[in-house]
Amino acid sequence: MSSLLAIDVRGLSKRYGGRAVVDLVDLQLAPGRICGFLGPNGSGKTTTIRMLCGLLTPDAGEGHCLGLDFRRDAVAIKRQVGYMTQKFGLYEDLSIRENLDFVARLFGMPQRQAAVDRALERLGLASRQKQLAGTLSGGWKQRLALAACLLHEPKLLLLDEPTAGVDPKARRDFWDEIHRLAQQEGITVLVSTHYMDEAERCHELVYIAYGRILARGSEAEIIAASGLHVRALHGSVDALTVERLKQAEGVLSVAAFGNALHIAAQDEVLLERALAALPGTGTLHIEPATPTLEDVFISLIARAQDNFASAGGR
Ligand SMILES: Nc1ncnc2c1ncn2[C@@H]1O[C@H](COP(=O)(O)OP(=O)(O)OP(=O)(O)O)[C@@H](O)[C@H]1O
Repeated sequence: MSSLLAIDVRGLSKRYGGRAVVDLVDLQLAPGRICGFLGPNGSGKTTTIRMLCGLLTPDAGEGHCLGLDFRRDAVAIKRQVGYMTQKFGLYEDLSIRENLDFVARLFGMPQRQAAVDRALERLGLASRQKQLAGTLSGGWKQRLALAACLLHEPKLLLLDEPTAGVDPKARRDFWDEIHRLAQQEGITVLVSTHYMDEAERCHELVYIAYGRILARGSEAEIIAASGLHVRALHGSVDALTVERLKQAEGVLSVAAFGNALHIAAQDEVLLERALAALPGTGTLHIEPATPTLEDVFISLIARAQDNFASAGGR
């Protein structure tokens, strides 16, 4: 039976050289939603995305993408998916319009000119259509890459680190565009990113490490479910003390946030014990802090590393 969800897959798995790089991943995403896909380098995000859009054959898994069986109907799914990689290929010596026209030709699109016009209009590129792609800034190149992804009017966008290396203003504009596409056109978006400010702009998040999903939900849900206790420490702390704190029993992460250090732990008693053992506590100001997404993700990966090491890898 097909699903009302845009993405509804279970047990997605892929192994390379005997190593599970995507391990029994379940993903569900409703139409028109924006889901941030986060995780450390090499955690399996790209592999998952490539399996979803039919570019890579999974070893296991079943389910639906856009109501189609994601294994059996991979070709039909590809026609309705826009996939944008971090290293999008543009022809630098072709203009914006020529680049889009080239992509439209490549896909044998009917009414090519109208499709290119619409893509130019949709992403505010019409006034620059004659400009050579090679002369565009990173932000405009990325906008052009997104326009190319949208040429065939996809219902689902799979964006793999689309804003890597792009300045904050251009990233913000890009995200405004993503929200417009989701809100006004009902396009569903799965987007991988390493930026926490981008994670905060998603409707929901999935956090993956070692090929396994460790957390999912809205930002607030993930923070609440983490059960993490965080203290903000203000004052002068030397590098050796920071190192000792990191090694203290129960402490999952120690990270600088502006002028404060955030120390996170699952067990509040162990956290207090580690802080009480600090030298010169009289000169330090320590107060409870609300965990940030970054606190939660760093702590999740610390715990996953311990589990992975004790299981001897996979
Ligand atoms: N074709 C391949 N052959 C062997 N190993 C691979 C192949 N493709 C990916 N891997 C490995 O699978 C793991 C997951 O890679 P993947 O690119 O999916 O991670 P990622 O989460 O997208 O990482 P990043 O954030 O760095 O882009 C990595 O250890 C990678 O080296």
